[in-house]
Amino acid sequence: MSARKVPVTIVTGFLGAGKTTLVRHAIENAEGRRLALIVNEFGDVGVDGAILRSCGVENCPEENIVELTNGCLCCTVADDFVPTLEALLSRNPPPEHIIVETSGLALPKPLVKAFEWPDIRNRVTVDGVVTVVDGPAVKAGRFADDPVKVAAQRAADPSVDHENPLEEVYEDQLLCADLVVLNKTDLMSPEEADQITEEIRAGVPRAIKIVATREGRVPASVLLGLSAAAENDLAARPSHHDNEPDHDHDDFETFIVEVPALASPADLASRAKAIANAHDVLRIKGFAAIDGKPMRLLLQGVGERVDTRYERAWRADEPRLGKLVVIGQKGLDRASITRTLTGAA
Ligand SMILES: Nc1nc2c(ncn2[C@@H]2O[C@H](COP(=O)(O)OP(=O)(O)OP(=O)(O)O)[C@@H](O)[C@H]2O)c(=O)[nH]1
Repeated sequence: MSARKVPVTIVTGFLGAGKTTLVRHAIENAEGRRLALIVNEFGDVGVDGAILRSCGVENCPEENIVELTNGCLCCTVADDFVPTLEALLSRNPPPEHIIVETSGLALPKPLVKAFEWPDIRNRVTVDGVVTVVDGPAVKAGRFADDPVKVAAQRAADPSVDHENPLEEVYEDQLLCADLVVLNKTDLMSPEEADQITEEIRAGVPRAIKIVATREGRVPASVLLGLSAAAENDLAARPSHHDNEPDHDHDDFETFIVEVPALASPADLASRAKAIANAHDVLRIKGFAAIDGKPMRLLLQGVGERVDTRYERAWRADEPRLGKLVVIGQKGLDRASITRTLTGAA
């Protein structure tokens, strides 16, 4: 008789929607489940891994948290994801539940498809795809075309391709979901949250659960145990890329800026805000050193919203050099962004 399959929850959602915040809440409130995490993000700065490891929860020890930084999971399934999953399953004792946090640009469907692979399909099942939605970003129209701009572009050049890459990623993530978490309700009115909920419901062609919350506060009993077996249900999860054998992320780019010690957290935050105002940057995050401070500063920027907080002391063997990941649509002025962040003339 085959052993019970280990359930895997895939947490997806656009850049900065609150995936890591939700996963952290889940491991801190896992009600005794032995968990493992696979965390995928851009660049080897390791922000998400650091936030999750610092939970120090007994049921999710550091060795059960694996970071994959070598590209988007949906493109590196065979090379990185499946071997990592197999390694976690061979732990003694094996995890009771695995959570996979994708990068913000990942398309969930190719990842769910990986669970059809013969090597793993008898041992794991996709318990559910959880899509975290950045409510204020939806409210601000970040994923929708600006009709005036599109009309102007069409008038100037009728052959222009109007596919909106942000909208495509956002929709693909919603169309694959078993549970949608409408996050950041503190930055929306209840009426706005209701309206976005209705829009999401209208855009997804099957019944899914939608919960509105802040800081990813979804009870483990809701998040884990959806029993969706999503890998058997791929046809019900349409994608913009269904007719393409391969997809790429050519519409986006990401790079890392090394930042020398700065004068104050406010100095760094104002540089990051200046970049958000002047460039089409979707996400900036990473660590920085502040003159005379023994602690490492964490910077989180989502659009124009920038937060900083001290995270932990620099280790003795660590160079006190800041590293920030910058992500945006293709065409970023890297030189100008780097100058603003580093303070170089
Ligand atoms: N105001 C507010 N901020 C939030 C909420 N949830 C998360 N954040 C903040 O939003 C920022 C991004 O949160 P993350 O959890 O790192 O988002 P993510 O989806 O994991 O980001 P990526 O992995 O880079 O795509 C952080 O500064 C969080 O503290 C919320 O409900 N309200």
